[in-house]
Amino acid sequence: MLDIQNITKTYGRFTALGGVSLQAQGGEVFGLLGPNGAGKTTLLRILATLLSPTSGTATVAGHDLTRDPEAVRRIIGVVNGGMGLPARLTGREVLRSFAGLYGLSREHTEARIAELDDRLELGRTLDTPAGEYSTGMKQKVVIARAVIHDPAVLILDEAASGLDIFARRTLLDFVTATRAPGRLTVYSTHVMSEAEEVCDRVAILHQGQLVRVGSIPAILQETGESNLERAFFALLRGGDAHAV
Ligand SMILES: Nc1ncnc2c1ncn2[C@@H]1O[C@H](COP(=O)(O)OP(=O)(O)OP(=O)(O)O)[C@@H](O)[C@H]1O
Repeated sequence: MLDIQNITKTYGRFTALGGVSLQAQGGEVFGLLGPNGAGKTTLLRILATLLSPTSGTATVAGHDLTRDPEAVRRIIGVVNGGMGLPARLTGREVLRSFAGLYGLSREHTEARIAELDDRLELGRTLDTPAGEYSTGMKQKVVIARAVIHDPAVLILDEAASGLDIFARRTLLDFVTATRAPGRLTVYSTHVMSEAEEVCDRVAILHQGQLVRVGSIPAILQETGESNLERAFFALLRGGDAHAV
């Protein structure tokens, strides 16, 4: 479903990604973990076709990122920090307009909005203008917008950031509930407990290098630690930043 081969990204003389290769399968929630500046957003922006890699290749559901970005865009949904909503549109209007861009029929659109209302508890966001939203309301509509076309690959970059415990719970439950064969969610976070709850496998990124890729139980077993945060520090202390 996702095959990343030796992706690098440099900004001038600074290397944000120093040759990252990894694979993820349909049916997985795949975590991308790392501290601030690790390169998570850079990698996800490349996967979302918003940024070109300096070198390397990647395919998403068999579509090459650089050769066929349009095909990639059709099958992905993306949530990242920089996404705004038009202040005067209600959630329902935002979702209808995105559904239109993806060519969904009116009937399909309304059914999908009802389903997402149920799953994400959109509630009054649907009929309130986005300019009046709280952070949590905004993020719910941003997530609903990203999945309105039922994408095969969902890219969530720090999607829980800034959410209160209720909205965060809704998001984590949504990620878990939408796990399905043929679907991949890439979930980036620096909050290890979130990853522990929703991710099947994780990649740990540090200073643009992959430190580890594996299932959480495998990483805990390898490091002998009781939770992912401790395992993360153990791996970094071991100077393993070039191990993968
Ligand atoms: N346009 C840019 N020009 C120069 N350097 C950049 C640019 N974008 C990102 N970087 C640098 O690349 C590195 C990786 O940034 P990135 O945003 O991918 O990290 P991150 O893992 O997502 O961190 P965070 O959790 O803080 O969002 C950082 O050191 C950042 O300063």
